[in-house]
Amino acid sequence: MLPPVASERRARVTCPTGGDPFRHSAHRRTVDIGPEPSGPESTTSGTHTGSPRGVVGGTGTRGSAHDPPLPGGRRRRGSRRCRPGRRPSPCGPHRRRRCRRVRRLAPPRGGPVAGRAAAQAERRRPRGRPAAAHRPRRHAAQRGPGPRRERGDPRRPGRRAHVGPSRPRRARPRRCRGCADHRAAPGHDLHRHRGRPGAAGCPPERLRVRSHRGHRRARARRAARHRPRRPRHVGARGDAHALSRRSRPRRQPPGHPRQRGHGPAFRRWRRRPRRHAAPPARRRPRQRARPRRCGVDRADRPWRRPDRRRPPARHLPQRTRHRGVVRRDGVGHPRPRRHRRPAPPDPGPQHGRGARCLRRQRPARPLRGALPAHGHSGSRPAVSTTTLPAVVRSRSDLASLLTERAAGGPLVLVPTMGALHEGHASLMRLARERAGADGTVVVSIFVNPLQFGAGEDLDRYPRTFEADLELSGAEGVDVVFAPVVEEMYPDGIPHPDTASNAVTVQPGPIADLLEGASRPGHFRGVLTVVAKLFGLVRPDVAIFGEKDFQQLSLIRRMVGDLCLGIEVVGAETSREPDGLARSSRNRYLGDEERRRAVALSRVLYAARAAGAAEGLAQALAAGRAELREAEGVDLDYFTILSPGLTELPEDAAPGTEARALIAARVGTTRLIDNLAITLGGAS
Ligand SMILES: Nc1ncnc2c1ncn2[C@@H]1O[C@H](COP(=O)(O)OP(=O)(O)OP(=O)(O)O)[C@@H](O)[C@H]1O
Ligand SMILES: CC(C)(CO)[C@@H](O)C(=O)[O-]
Ligand code: BAL
Repeated sequence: MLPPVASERRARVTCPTGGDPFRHSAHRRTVDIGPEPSGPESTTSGTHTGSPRGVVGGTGTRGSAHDPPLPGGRRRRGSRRCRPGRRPSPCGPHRRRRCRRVRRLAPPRGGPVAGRAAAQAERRRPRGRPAAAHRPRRHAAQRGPGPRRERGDPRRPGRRAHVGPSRPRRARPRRCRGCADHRAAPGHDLHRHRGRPGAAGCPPERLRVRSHRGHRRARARRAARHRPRRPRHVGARGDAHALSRRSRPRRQPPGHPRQRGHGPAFRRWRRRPRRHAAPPARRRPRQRARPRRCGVDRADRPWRRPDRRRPPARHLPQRTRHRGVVRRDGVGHPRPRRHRRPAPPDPGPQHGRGARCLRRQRPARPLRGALPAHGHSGSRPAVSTTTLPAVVRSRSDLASLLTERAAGGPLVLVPTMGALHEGHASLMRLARERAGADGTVVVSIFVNPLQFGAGEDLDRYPRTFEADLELSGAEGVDVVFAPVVEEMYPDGIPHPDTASNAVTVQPGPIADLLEGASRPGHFRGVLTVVAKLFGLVRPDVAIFGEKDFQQLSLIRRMVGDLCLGIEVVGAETSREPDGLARSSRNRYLGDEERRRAVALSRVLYAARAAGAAEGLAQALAAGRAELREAEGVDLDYFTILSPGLTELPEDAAPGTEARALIAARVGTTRLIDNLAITLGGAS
C-alpha cells in the first residue's frame, strides 16, 4: 500500500536508457513523484534514476536498453522507443507518449463518493461498468484514453501498480491519410459532432480548429458517445468541457450558434431576455440603461468579451484600429485583402503626380445644407464623382504620409477650423495654384480650444466634417489633417489659468489691440496652434485669409521674427453678393440678423469711398455715419490703421495704404470684417 501523500512534488525524470533527456521531448516527462524523500537519496535536481516510492524506472515489462537482449538478438518490446539518437516518430506526439516508462498511480483520495452525487453517479453508470469508487483512479500523468483499470489497482497487490500497462499492446490506431492535422477537434466540438458519422479520427476539413493530441483521444471520444450523457454541471474527469471563451485560446470553432443549454458556461447567467430600458428621462430608478449593441461572434470578427469591453486592438481587424483614417490605396496601410474595394476608375490627370497618388475617388453626396442644383427635382441627388482627399487624424500618420508624398512641387498648407465655405474654397484654389501640378495641398481642420476664451462659442462652433471633405476634394486638396485635441495637446490644453509647463507662443503688443482687446489670450492660442501646424506639416507656403487681418499680421510677424522660413500668403476676403464677408459664424445668424449683418461691410465700403476721395478723417466720418444708420448692430470697434496695425497720422499723405477694421455683435454673433483703403485727398 502506498504511504499517505503529504505533499506532492514534480520532477523531471530522465530517460532511463541514458539517452539525452532534452533531445526528444518524449524523454522528458514530468510526473508526480510523491512526497519529498527525507533521506540522503533525496535529489533537488528532480532527476530520478533510482526507485523511490512510487517511481520505477526501466524495469517494467517493456524492457529497456539495459535489459539483456533476447535470444536471436531481439530486444524486448518497447526498448527501441527510447534508444538515444533515434529519429522522432513520424506519427507525432501520440506515439512518443508511449515512451512513458515511469508511472505512478495517484493515491486513493478519501472514501467512496457519498450522498446524492454518488446516487446519481450510480444511476448513470452503465451496466457492467464498475462504479467510480471501485475503479482505480486515473492519474494526471497517465494521459491517454485507454481504459486504466488494467494499469494497476492499489487494492490488488498482484497487479503491478507502479509500472506501465501490463496488458498486451494494442494495435496502433489507423493513421489518417493526408496530413497529421486531420484529427478530431477537442473539447467543445465533441458535443456538436456527437452522433455524426465521420471518418475515424479524421473529421471533415471545417472542423479542424485546433491541433489535438491524436488518435487516442479521438478513440476516447467515440467511446464517450455511447456513454449516457452526464449533466453538464457534474464535472467528471475525462468528460469534455466547453472551450473557454474568456481568454486564450481566442480562436472560435466556426459555426457554433448558441443553443439553449449548450452555450459556454459563462453566458448562462444571461439567458433571461434582457429588458431594454426606457430613455433616461423615463427610466425608473435602478433600471439599467439600454445595453450597447455588440456585433455577433463570427469567425472573422473579434470576439465579444463577456463584460462587453472593447476587444483589444490586436483582435480588431486592421481597418478599425485608427478610427477615421481614410487610407490611401497602396502605400502605407493597405486595406486588408478581404475588405479591399475594386480599384476606382483612373480619374485621369488631376492636380499632379502627388495628388493622384494621395487621393481616392468616390461618388459625392450632396453638401449638407446645400440647395439642389438649378433645375434639379431634389428627389434624387445628382450623382457626381469627387476625388476625396486623404484624411489623417494623427501626427504620426501625417508624418508618414508626407514622407511618402511625391517630391517636387511645394507643400502648401491652409489652416482652418472647418465648417468650410466659399471663403475657404478661395484659399484652397489659391493653394492648389501655388502648389502646381507637382505640389501637395494640405488643409488642416482643427477647432483650437486654446484660442477660445471662457464663455465663447467653442462648444457650439459649427462642425461639418463630411461636407468639408467634399469641398476640399472639389478644390483639389490632397490631404485633410483633422487631429483630435489630444493629438495637438497631448499634455492638456495650456490655458493661462491652468498650471502647465507647456511652451506657447507669446505674441507681441499688437495682439492686445482690436481682437486681442476683446478676446484676451486669443492670439496666443492662434499663434501657438499655427506654430504647431507649421512644425507638423512643414509647409513651404501657408495661406491665410485677409478676413482675419490681425491674425494674418501676427502670423507674418511670428514667421519673420522666429525665422520659420515659410512664405505666408494673404488671400482676399470672399464676400456674399450683398457684401457680407463669408464666415463660418454666419451660420449662427437668423434671417433678420443676417440682413442686419450687412451693415459691417457697408460701413467699410463707405469709409473706403470717402477715404479714397478725401483722406483719413473723412473716411472715419463716413464709416461712423453709416454705423448710425445700422440697426441691431452692437459695435465693438471701428478704426482705420496702417497695414501693420499701427496708428496713422491724421494728415497721412495721399496714396497711403490703410486698413479699415470693424467688429460688432449682431444678436449673439460676433462678426469681424476689414477692407483695404488707399487714402486720397488734397496733396
Ligand atoms: N470670407 C473669407 N475670405 C477669405 N478667407 C477667409 C474667409 N473666411 C475665412 N477665411 C480664412 O480662412 C481661414 C480659416 O478661417 P476660419 O476657419 O476661422 O473660418 P472663418 O470663416 O474665419 O471662421 P470664423 O467665423 O470663426 O471667423 C482663415 O485664414 C480665415 O482668414
Ligand atoms: C488660423 C486658425 C486656423 C488657427 O486656429 C484659425 O484662427 C482660423 O481659422 O482663422
Ligand atoms: N477665424 C478666426 C478664428 C476665431 O475667431 O477664433
